[in-house]
Amino acid sequence: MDSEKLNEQWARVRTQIMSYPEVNSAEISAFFSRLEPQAMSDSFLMLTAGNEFIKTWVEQHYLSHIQRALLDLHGVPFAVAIAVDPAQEARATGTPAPQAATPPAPAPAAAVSSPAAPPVSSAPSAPVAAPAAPDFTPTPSAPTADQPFAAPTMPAVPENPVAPASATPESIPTAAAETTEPQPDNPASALTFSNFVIGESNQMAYSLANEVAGKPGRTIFNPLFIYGKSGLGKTHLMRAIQNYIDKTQPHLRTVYADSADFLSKYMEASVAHDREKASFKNFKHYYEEADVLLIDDIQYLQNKKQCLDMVFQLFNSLTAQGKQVVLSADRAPKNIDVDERYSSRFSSGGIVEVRPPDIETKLAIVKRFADECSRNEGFSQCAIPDDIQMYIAENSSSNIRELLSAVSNVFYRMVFSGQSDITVEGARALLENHFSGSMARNLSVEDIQREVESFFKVSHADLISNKRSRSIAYPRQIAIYLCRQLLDLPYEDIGQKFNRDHSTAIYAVTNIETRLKKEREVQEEVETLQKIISEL
Ligand SMILES: Nc1ncnc2c1ncn2[C@@H]1O[C@H](COP(=O)(O)OP(=O)(O)OP(=O)(O)O)[C@@H](O)[C@H]1O
Repeated sequence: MDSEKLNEQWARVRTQIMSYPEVNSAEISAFFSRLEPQAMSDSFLMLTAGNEFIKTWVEQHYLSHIQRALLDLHGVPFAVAIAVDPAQEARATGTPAPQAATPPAPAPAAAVSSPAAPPVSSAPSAPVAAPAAPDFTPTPSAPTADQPFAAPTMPAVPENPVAPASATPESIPTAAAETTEPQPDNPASALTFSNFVIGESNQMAYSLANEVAGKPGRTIFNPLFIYGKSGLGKTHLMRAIQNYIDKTQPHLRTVYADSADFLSKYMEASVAHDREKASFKNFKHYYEEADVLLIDDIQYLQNKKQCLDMVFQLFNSLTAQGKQVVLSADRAPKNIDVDERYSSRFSSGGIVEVRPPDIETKLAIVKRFADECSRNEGFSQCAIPDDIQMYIAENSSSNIRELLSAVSNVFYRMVFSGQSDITVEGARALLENHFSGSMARNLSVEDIQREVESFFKVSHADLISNKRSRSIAYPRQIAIYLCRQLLDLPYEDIGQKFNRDHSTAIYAVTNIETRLKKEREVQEEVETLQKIISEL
């Protein structure tokens, strides 16, 4: 079959897959554009992917759809093979094919998936460290969010910053091609794609972040909205996007802002406005001049109407100019308590969830971090034994911060006590009060409701009733808040357990979050209940 015919056939397959209601068209656009058809016969289709990650991902998520589409179109079952061809990536990006830094291309020893037999090596489920590749010379990064008024030191922005002559879409290396070279004075520079461990739970987020970093402002993922619970790696991915762009496209100005920091700078500028008229203008100007604006933890700005209006203005103005915006939050846009106009605009590009990691991913992160500790601290003889690594992975909650600090605790105990032969029992004793996740393992909504009812002396019937008196509504909101914090449950499910819809559950959580910041009594009650529940 000649290549024109082959491409035509492949386009038909893609269109057919798009017609299936369960598929995600954004995923198909992102991943299938990185596949090339190589050969096709009456019952066989051979594809190549530019790298192992794309191959694995497609095998894992869409191989059966490709087979189904072929069957629907041709009426016979097809065998489908995907091989890795790094030259393809090089052609697409205009870079030389990777040499030393990427593993040599496995000769097309592709996993052939026939309809009768499942793929031989299809989709290893083990988490993978992100592929690494050519070295980049670190370049000075754009001003930091700590110094938003340092406008005079801004790097010059070319006339057409999004598609400069020197960095056409074709000439930009993919974000997968990267090494870690943290700058010592900037810990955020250590958060890169190459030290992000990819597993089932974050694969999609990694991939979209990667896509955006390679072609900022020039994908359908604008804005890119990354959401997920605390400590799952959202900031890591945002910083990875920024670091990657700073290194590969230094003429683009990237600005990262944590929402809390953004709010405090906004307030400072508002206060200073009376004295110095330019303060507000300078504040806005700093963000307006970004080619890539990344705002982290946007849920923090709910109920901060004026500041949120400012974000929205920036958002509109930047995206209208084809500049990239990346947002993150601990919940999906529809669950953020903001004007619907805002949440629907935030949802207008790519939305991707980072889910809690499975045990394999946790173990891979533990291993990577344990190795880093030994290497970076110069204690190469101090290796955390495998059984302790597994103990940590099994017992930590989904929050990766908890997992990393458990590794640090064990590591420094080994270093300072000279005990390089620490046992699992020793680690267990050391980490006795460390893991919050252990409390959530066997916990149910009913447990939380029961403890809240007994604490506030409210009956179960009242807790789940429509009654709105303060003595009942407040305990109900606390119970909903605790369910969200302690169990990985969607708002919808929590709402149902209280005879409420998901928006009431969101409102309850938001309200308690706001009160927790200001009211000591609420903090004490929540802390006491958390302690009671942790001892169940
Ligand atoms: N997949 C991963 N691979 C390696 N490290 C990770 C991964 N995910 C998270 N981490 C590390 O876990 C820590 C917490 O991650 P991060 O700050 O990105 O979480 P977050 O989702 O932004 O949390 P929050 O919502 O509380 O801000 C960081 O040190 C980060 O580098």
